[in-house]
Amino acid sequence: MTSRQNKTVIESQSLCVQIKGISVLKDLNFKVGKGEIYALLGGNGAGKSTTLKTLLGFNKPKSGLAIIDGESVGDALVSVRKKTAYLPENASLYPHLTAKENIEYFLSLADIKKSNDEIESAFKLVGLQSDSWDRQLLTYSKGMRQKTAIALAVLREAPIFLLDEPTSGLDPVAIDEFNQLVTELASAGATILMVTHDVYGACQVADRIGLLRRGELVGEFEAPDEGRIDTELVHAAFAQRQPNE
Ligand SMILES: Nc1ncnc2c1ncn2[C@@H]1O[C@H](COP(=O)(O)OP(=O)(O)OP(=O)(O)O)[C@@H](O)[C@H]1O
Repeated sequence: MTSRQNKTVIESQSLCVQIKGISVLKDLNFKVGKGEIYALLGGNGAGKSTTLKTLLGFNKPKSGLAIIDGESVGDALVSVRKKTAYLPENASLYPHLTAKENIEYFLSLADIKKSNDEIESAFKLVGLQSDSWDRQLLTYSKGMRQKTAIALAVLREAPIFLLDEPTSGLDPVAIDEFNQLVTELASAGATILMVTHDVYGACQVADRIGLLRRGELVGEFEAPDEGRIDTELVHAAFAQRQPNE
């Protein structure tokens, strides 16, 4: 299932990040290998979004390194962002444009040319029904907007996905479809880091889970070769909050 022996693509190396004088990430260390799905799990305010933003170069670490595909994010911002597809919690596409128009617009911004057939193939790959391709996104569900954003990432040939709470607000069918899609992307060699507070969802899809508490990694869990990470085990660790949390 996972490619544990594969090369490291995403690395948080002793990252310390301060925001307004407060330590939000404290010596955070984890690695994600090529083809792996890693879920960074934590409660509200644990530092999940801050971790993603730091890996994208929006936060400058006080110390430590954010490394993407062997390059320090701070030193290679343009190259890192080209390789990376970041999906915020609410996919940032234009509601008044159709799915196809959104894709064409964002590809043109990135100076990428794709044929209509290639765009339609990407829609099929992510499971977006053909009768919705020419509809404005304001008529889309969250799951459909997310599929459109993933189709864009596929067309950009971005091999690294950073996903912020990707399943929040999705119904169970859309969650299953999403899990299947990310599993297929990972099997095809994509590296996926998702942040979430959903223990069950993380256990369903992740090869490994890192448990984040107050900016520190307090545990890691790995799926067995032919199975899933034990939800109860992770839930018990997640629930061990500190008295003043
Ligand atoms: N711009 C900011 N100004 C002040 N504090 C901030 C800022 N950004 C983050 N923080 C603080 O840093 C901590 C971590 O925030 P972060 O958004 O990374 O957490 P999170 O794990 O993503 O939480 P949630 O699940 O609630 O989205 C929180 O205590 C938050 O209040």
